Formats: sequence, structure tokens, C-alpha cells
Amino acid sequence: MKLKELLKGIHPTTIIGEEDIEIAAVNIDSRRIGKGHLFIAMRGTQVDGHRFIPKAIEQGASAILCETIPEQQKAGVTYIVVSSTEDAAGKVATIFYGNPSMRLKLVGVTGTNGKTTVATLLYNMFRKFGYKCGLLSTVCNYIEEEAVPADHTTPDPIALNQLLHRMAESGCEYVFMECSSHAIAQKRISGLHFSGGIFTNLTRDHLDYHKTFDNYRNAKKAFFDSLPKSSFAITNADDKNGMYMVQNCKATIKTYSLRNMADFKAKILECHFEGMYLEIDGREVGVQFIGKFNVSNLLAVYGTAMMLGKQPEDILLAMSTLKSVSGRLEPIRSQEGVTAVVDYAHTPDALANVLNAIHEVLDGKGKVITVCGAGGNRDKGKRPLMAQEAAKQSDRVIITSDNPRDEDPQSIIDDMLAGLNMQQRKKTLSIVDRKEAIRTAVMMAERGDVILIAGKGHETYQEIKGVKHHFDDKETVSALFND
Ligand SMILES: CC(=O)N[C@H]1[C@@H](OP(=O)(O)OP(=O)(O)OC[C@H]2O[C@@H](n3ccc(=O)[nH]c3=O)[C@H](O)[C@@H]2O)O[C@H](CO)[C@@H](O)[C@@H]1O[C@H](C)C(=O)N[C@@H](C)C(=O)N[C@H](CCC(=O)O)C(=O)O
Ligand SMILES: Nc1ncnc2c1ncn2[C@@H]1O[C@H](COP(=O)(O)OP(=O)(O)OP(=O)(O)O)[C@@H](O)[C@H]1O
Ligand SMILES: N[C@H](CCC[C@H](N)C(=O)O)C(=O)O
Ligand SMILES: [Mg+2]
Repeated sequence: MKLKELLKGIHPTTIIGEEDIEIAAVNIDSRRIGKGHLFIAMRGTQVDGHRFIPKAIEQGASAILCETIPEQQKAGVTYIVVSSTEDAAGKVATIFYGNPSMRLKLVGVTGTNGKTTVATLLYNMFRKFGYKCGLLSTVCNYIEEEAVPADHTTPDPIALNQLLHRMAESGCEYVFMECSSHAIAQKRISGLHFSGGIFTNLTRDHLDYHKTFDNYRNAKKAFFDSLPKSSFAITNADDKNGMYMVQNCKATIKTYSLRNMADFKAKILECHFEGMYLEIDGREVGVQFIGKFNVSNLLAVYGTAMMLGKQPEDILLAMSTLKSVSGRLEPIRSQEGVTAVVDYAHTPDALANVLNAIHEVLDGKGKVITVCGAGGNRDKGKRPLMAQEAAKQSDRVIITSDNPRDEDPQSIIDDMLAGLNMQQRKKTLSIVDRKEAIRTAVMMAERGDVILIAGKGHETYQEIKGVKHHFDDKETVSALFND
């Protein structure tokens, strides 16, 4: 594609050099630059991409998109200056990949918890309706049936547009994607055309990155502020920030709720370990999920399908066949009658909700032993709160390692333990080795008890000092059950 075509979506303040040149690829990472590429220099959290302009040119870049022009310019290279390369990257990538989001119906999901669940259930539901679909999620990306491993919840703008392009080329009609707060703040989704947006909920997370809760909340809100008039926004009226999110939103706004007046409403009629009976908009449906929060997730799915023009009967029929997403409240039973529940709860709110869901079903007929940790290089403030939530609703707690990343595992555990009072400390153990922690929980558990193994869900690794070692909570507990 010609450089001048790419520049149509952005507003350069300066252009030095030839615009009528062919661009073979666009990239934000100098390490991936090849001959005839456009290198976009971004100011990151670790380094300033402008530093790598000489390296990019050395590797064959024929054009540079930047915020400040290097003092030494190379003849034959075109320099384009914009006020924000972060914003321009997505727009340029979108044009380069043929505006894929205009060729499909793209629905974005944001919120602290529930994004993967809602996006994945929509993908599964719309495939059941017979459509070709795409999914961009924490667990895995899908182009129809083809799995493309995910290393981010929301990919970088180049990878994102490349994936959307492949989805459009494969004939996908609907794409459901998670929009993380990092991605919104870093404008990874800039230039995309959304048909709809969904808000799940907002509680504490990622304050290491956003610094204040207000910044975090406004990052999520920016997604709704940017939705076009032609799209829809579905928000959770039970969340205290539900209406705030859509305050300045131009889209058609719809609400869902278990408690308040709303466009889409649900009630729990019955609840077992196998699932729940719900009433959704006056119709009954049996679903294979437990937990009130999953009713909210299912309502978001229902509302979205309605806004995409599906009939209530068809939606509920498909909904009744949906199964839980990998590593989200996934039960594994031992022959001795102990149930392990593997769940991705990695925030205080998620832990409280998951334990609530377990108690709703357990109904006092067994003990709850919780094994959990907290991630290293992430929000430290959530650690004591996570331990507190675990202790509040568990008979025994084993604090262990999650992904320590570059931090000392014991000091993360200490941060968690600091959240407990004397009473809570008495029922709490700490074991750094996650496998040993799970083994101890299995040894403690008796018939009828539930072991909640929280924090890592679908993850098949444990990241310690930059190295990802194989680790799988489901595999570990299943092996221990069969020992
Ligand atoms: C904190 C954070 O979000 N960082 C993301 C950010 O990187 P950064 O700003 O730190 O980049 P940097 O390392 O400072 O580099 C700046 C620029 O120089 C470039 N560079 C760098 C080195 C070099 O040799 N050459 C070069 O060109 C880089 O490509 C980049 O464009 O932009 C990168 C490209 O989009 C991301 O890969 C990176 O994700 C890091 C690895 C990460 O761990 N992110 C997590 C926190 C994250 O994004 N999580 C959310 C999920 C949260 C949730 O689900 O709740 C997600 O969406 O996955
Ligand atoms: N609607 C919800 N409200 C509160 N907690 C939820 C909700 N849905 C799921 N959870 C809890 O949060 C955990 C993560 O769920 P899910 O993976 O769907 O969220 P996510 O928003 O995609 O998370 P991430 O930010 O890591 O991408 C689940 O394992 C469950 O414990
Ligand atoms: N998307 C979240 C996932 C956290 C999962 C947990 N296992 C951890 O490593 O902290 C994050 O990157 O903060
Ligand atoms: Mg997710």
C-alpha cells in the first residue's frame, strides 16, 4: 500500500520526504522491522520507541511515523510527524489491513471481571446460530475454528488489525473482543469501528498502572465515549458505575439488571452445582452455570444478542447449551467426594463472588478450603484485600504463589497476610510452592468439601523471573485426586 494512502486517516503536522512510496508492512517494534516497512515510534512505559528509529532504518524501514523528528535524518527515508503516535498507530494499522472492523460486526466487552466469559459465550452462541465468528480473548483468539494463541487480553494495534483482517478474509460476520483498560488507555483499539460495547462491572484492579481508581474508571469510560451513534452500548445497571460509563455515550443505550428496572432483566429461580434455573425477560431457561455474577454475564450476552437482532426464544435455547469457559468456576470431582473448583478470580471482588457462588450451592453442607495467591509486578494494593476476601468466606485458606514474575514470592505472600486479623490468621497457612499448597488442600479436604483454587484459571504456566514454567491448576489437582 502507498504511504500517502496510509496517511489519510491521520493528521500529520510535518512530512519530510516522498509520500508516493510503497509500504510493505507497518510495525511498532523495531525488532520486527524489515525492508520497506513503516516504523511507528511510540513512547512506552519502559522505553521511548524514538530511540529505535536508527535501528529500524538499519533494518530497512523506508518511513518513520514519530512525534519528534530525529536530528539526523537519513536520505531516502520519509519522516511523518503526528501529535500522538499512540493514537495514530491503530488508525494506520486499520487502513493498512483494509479497515477490517468495517467489514464485520465488532462487539467489545470491557469491565474488571467477566470480559472473557461474556466475549467467549457470545462467540459460542453466534457459532451455534450458524455464523462464522472471531474471538479475541485472554484465553485464546479464534478465527472461526483456528486457534491463535493470545499473549494479551487485547493485542497490540498491529496484531489486532492483522487478526481482524484474517477474520474478515475468512468470512467472519461477528467478532467479539475483550477491551482491557490497558488497551483502551494505550489506544490499541484506536481506529476500530465497533457495532456495540458491553460493560460488565468495575472494582479495584491494575492500580499499579492507572495509579488512581478514577483513572482506571475513566479508561473504561473512554471506550463508551468513543462508540459511534450507529452502535449500541449495554451496561450493568447493578454496578454503581454502570450509568457513569455511558454518561457521554452517543450509542443506543440499554441496561441489564438482576435488581433494578432495566431493559433486560433476570431472576434466579433455582440453583445447583450443575447449574441454575433463571427467568430472563419473563421466560424460563436452565443454564449450566452457577453464581449470581454469571447471571449478570448471561444477561449481557442476552442483551447483546437481542441488539444484534436475534429472537428471545432462539437466544435462550442456545444459552441453555452453553458451558463454562475454561478455568472459570470449573469443577473437578475426586472419587472421595471432594470438589475442586478452578477459577480465574484474581481481584478481591472476583474472589468474594466466586466464594459466594460456592456457598450458594454448598448451602452449609461442607467446608471451603481456598488456595490463592496474587500476581507479581501487578497492583500491590489488592493483595491484602484478596486475602481478606478469601478468609471471610473460607474455613481454611492456603496463601501461595500465583505468577511471582520478578518479585520475591514470599514478599507477595507477606503482603497478602498483612490483610488478615488474628482470627483469620489462625485458619491460614502459607506455602510458597503452588503444587504443595494444592496438595495440602487435597489432604485437608473431606467428603463434601470444596477446594477453591483461584487466580490462574486456564493458565498453563507459572511465570517466575521471566521464565514461564509449565503449571496447570486443573492438571495438578486432577493428578493429586488420582494419586
Ligand atoms: C504496561 C503495558 O501495558 N505495556 C504494554 C505496552 O508496552 P510498553 O509501553 O511498556 O512498551 P515499551 O517496552 O516501553 O516500548 C515502547 C515502544 O518501543 C518499542 N521497542 C521496544 C524495544 C525495542 O528494541 N524496539 C522497539 O521498537 C516497543 O515495541 C514499543 O512500541 O505496549 C506493548 C504493545 O502493545 C504491550 O505488549 C505491553 O504489554 C506488557 C507486556 C504487559 O504486560 N501488559 C499487560 C499489563 C497488559 O496489557 N494487560 C492487559 C490485560 C489486563 C486485564 O486483562 O485485566 C492486556 O490487554 O493484556
Ligand atoms: N460478572 C462478573 N462479576 C464479578 N466477577 C466475575 C464476573 N464474571 C467472572 N467473574 C470472576 O472473575 C474471574 C475472571 O473472569 P473473566 O476471565 O471472565 O474476566 P476478565 O474480565 O476477562 O478478566 P481479565 O481482566 O483477566 O481479562 C472469573 O474466574 C470469576 O471469578
Ligand atoms: N490480566 C490479568 C491477569 C492476572 C492473572 C493472575 N494469574 C496474575 O498473574 O496476576 C493481569 O495481567 O493482571
Ligand atoms: Mg479476560
